[in-house]
Amino acid sequence: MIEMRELRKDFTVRVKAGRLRREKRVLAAVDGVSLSIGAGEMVGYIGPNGAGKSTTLKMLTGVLSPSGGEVSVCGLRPVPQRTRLALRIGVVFGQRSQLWWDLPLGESFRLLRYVYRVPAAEHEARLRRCRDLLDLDEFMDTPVRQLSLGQRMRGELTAALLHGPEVLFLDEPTIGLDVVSKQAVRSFLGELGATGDVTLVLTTHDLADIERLCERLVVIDHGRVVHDGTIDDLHSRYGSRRSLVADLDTPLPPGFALPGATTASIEADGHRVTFTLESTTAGAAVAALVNAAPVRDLSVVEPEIEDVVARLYTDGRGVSGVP
Ligand SMILES: Nc1ncnc2c1ncn2[C@@H]1O[C@H](COP(=O)(O)OP(=O)(O)OP(=O)(O)O)[C@@H](O)[C@H]1O
Repeated sequence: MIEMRELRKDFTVRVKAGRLRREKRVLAAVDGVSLSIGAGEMVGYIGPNGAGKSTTLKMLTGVLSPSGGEVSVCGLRPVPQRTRLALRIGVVFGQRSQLWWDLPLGESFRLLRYVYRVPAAEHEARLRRCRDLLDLDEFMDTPVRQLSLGQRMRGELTAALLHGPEVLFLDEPTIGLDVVSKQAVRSFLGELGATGDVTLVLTTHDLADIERLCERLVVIDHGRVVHDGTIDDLHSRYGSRRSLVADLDTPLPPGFALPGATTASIEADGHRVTFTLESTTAGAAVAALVNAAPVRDLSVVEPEIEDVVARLYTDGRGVSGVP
């Protein structure tokens, strides 16, 4: 569905070179990205600020011409075949709107039906589904400029889907939204993805979006892919460990060691101890601890994707084994 081979985008930028002088320099915003995304996949495309995510999305949607390499979406070349591509993809860029600012939301949807020449029955069925799933009914008559960010984003998602695209590109779909709107957008996208009818590619800084929605995670940094795999792959590649947190009636004796685990922290005057499970299972660690100490409460904590990704951003450049 989406193919990128050694895709590049260079920008010529002017940088300061001395007090008054500025010189031109070439910045590789996307520096040889090769990816293949199949129909129905849900892919999270993440990376630190300036990594090249939006630039990639702009090349995939025909907004920017690549400086090198190859790209195809739905079998089309995005820039030369942009008009044909527009009928097959949907795009939601968090910062930009495809709605008519002065028109009521419902009017924008009606206009889009004519722009994309969607048969009335298809339009009506898709709109009905979006209205129900995204709770649009109460603001269909509100001018777009008066919508809150969360309401507008739900409108943007609907607008991107009314022509029945095969691929949906989302750039920061939950940025700035409150918790309730975030949940609404995520569960809507989750349902959409579960149908398998739409391929989803989304960039986000909110890793909960990724955990909730994406089976596949592509991480880029400095324009290059540094990880491509599942979230589980990411944890195992970076040695993420589960933790065992124990609340104790009395502190552990000095020098206490739990086989296969290390002691990560001791708090509350020794009444709370956190172990990192290195080479043991949670079951074995719990059994050993309950045998050895007066345990009041226990919990096993899964590794946080935030921690792994932060490590990847700060020191993981190019070490993931991605060829
Ligand atoms: N039109 C442009 N002219 C010059 N440089 C640009 C242009 N667009 C992007 N860049 C640079 O290319 C690099 C990648 O930018 P891009 O917007 O793709 O990053 P991003 O991963 O989307 O970042 P963010 O998470 O901050 O949105 C950055 O260094 C940016 O400054």
